[in-house]
Amino acid sequence: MIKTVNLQKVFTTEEVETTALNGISLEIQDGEFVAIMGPSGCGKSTLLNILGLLDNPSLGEYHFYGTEVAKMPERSRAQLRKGNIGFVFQSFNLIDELTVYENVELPLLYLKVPAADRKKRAEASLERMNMMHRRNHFPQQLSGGQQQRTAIARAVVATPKMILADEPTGNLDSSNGEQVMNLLRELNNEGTTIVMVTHSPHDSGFAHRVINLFDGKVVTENFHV
Ligand SMILES: Nc1ncnc2c1ncn2[C@@H]1O[C@H](COP(=O)(O)OP(=O)(O)OP(=O)(O)O)[C@@H](O)[C@H]1O
Repeated sequence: MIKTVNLQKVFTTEEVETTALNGISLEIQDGEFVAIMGPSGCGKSTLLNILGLLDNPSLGEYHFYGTEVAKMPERSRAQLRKGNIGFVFQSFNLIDELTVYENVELPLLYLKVPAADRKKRAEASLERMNMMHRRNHFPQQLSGGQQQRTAIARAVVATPKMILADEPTGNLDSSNGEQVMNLLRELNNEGTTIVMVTHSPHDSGFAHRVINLFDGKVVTENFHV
């Protein structure tokens, strides 16, 4: 389970101070599929970055599977991210210089998984995302849908507890978008917790719960039954 208490995030630049998160308290249970929605600038990506241990809050608590991480230094957060969290982004964020296979293998290299095991797991993940036939291609040689399927293969290769997705269908046509959403649903059915930022009411329909943000605050939470 992850839990935040009164999370705040203030960005300070030379001219302005922006309160991106203004007291967010929420709990996400293991195995939940949660969508985060709200207008542009309301703090969705900022919240996802903090939940994903990519950034620290300015104030408040964040309990990540029993560990208080709000003030944890980057080095320790990176350690905790590895193997626990998989990321899927709107712009795919694959490494252009690496092949499809190498992109997917990367999290296992960071985890120091032995070579034979790496190969087995990376291939299984690619197989599952129907990307084995493109394993030696580079990201720029792939369609958007194929890039996102590769990114999902990379996100799940280390069997993380949680997948964080920031507008995962934002750059895809509707048929590729549907495929990505079905893959996320399938992973969730197998027990992976999913937290997804989206503008799409269609995509949020895949979630069990929708958290609506406005001006850095939770305004409503709707449960789908
Ligand atoms: N690194 C930063 N430095 C300064 N201000 C920032 C930074 N990151 C975000 N902000 C500000 O914090 C607020 C929330 O931004 P955030 O990206 O979380 O919104 P969002 O809801 O994800 O928006 P969108 O739907 O447009 O992606 C915005 O006003 C933004 O300008």
